[in-house]
Amino acid sequence: MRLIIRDDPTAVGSYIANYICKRINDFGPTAEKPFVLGLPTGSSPIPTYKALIKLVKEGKLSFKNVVTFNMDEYVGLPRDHTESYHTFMFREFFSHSKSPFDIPPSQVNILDGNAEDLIAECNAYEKRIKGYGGIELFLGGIGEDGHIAFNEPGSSLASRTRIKTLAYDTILANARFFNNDISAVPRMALTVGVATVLDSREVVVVVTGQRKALALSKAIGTSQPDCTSATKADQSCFILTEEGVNHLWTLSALQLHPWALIVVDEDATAELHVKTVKYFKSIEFVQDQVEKSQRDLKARGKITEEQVGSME
Ligand SMILES: N[C@@H]1[C@@H](O)[C@H](O)[C@@H](COP(=O)(O)O)O[C@@H]1O
Repeated sequence: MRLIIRDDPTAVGSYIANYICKRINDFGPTAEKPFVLGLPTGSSPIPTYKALIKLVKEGKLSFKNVVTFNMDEYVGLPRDHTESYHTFMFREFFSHSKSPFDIPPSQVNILDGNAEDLIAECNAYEKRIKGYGGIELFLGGIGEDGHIAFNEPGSSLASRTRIKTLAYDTILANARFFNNDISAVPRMALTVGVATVLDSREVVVVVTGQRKALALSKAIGTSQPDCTSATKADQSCFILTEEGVNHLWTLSALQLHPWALIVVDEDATAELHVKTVKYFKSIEFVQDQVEKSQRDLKARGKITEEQVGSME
């Protein structure tokens, strides 16, 4: 798992948008082989959506051959309600990427929280994802209790798309979108499962703000004192320890994924030890050096484009 730290939510959004843009363009999607992208709602991904819209408008990115699957949707909230995730996605994203880079609505998949048979709706969603050959990149957000999509604490790490009762903390947290009227927040949602997310070839998660700091530390872990060893006596006396994978912090399941990236702002790192933050920053520093040297080698004709990819 990699952790990328940026100064603020805008810089996080810009990093993720450029990352997704590169992935889609490198993939070279066609009508026959579209890029399948998982998407979240919430306030955290809004800067990413803004940055993606900008890239589309600048002609650097097209969603013409991208198929999207959203993470979740409330149960029983009318589709055209201002706070339904359908409305959110079109308001914050899909309606902005106008023609000629428009995403055809037939390529947008969002769970129907008003379906007559909710279980059948969830099963069909999983089937549709499989029908496209799986999700290439799942962009996710998290709740303050560390839930990914609506996989509340205690969710099975083997869970798939299903109906989920919301935790009271989530209802409280989301009341801000319903004029702070707790009674107006739906009690249930349809959500992709933890295993649905883990099945994706790549997972990128956005975590911003101090209120997510504890959840981030539970998923990533912190550095711990370890002065027991004599050989370490003159060193910093700290080792990096990840907290284990734990269904009470479902984001931590990303530790099981071979290609996971969490992009956070400085505020979200508040519960991490300085050493942990420095460690992840040093990894990014080394990675930047590797990429720079690859670009130099390529510019000097020493390696080919394919070799650059294979060295990533
Ligand atoms: N089900 C959604 C999650 O998918 C989202 O990640 C979370 C975070 O919202 P925000 O980014 O507004 O904190 O909100 C809801 O709980």
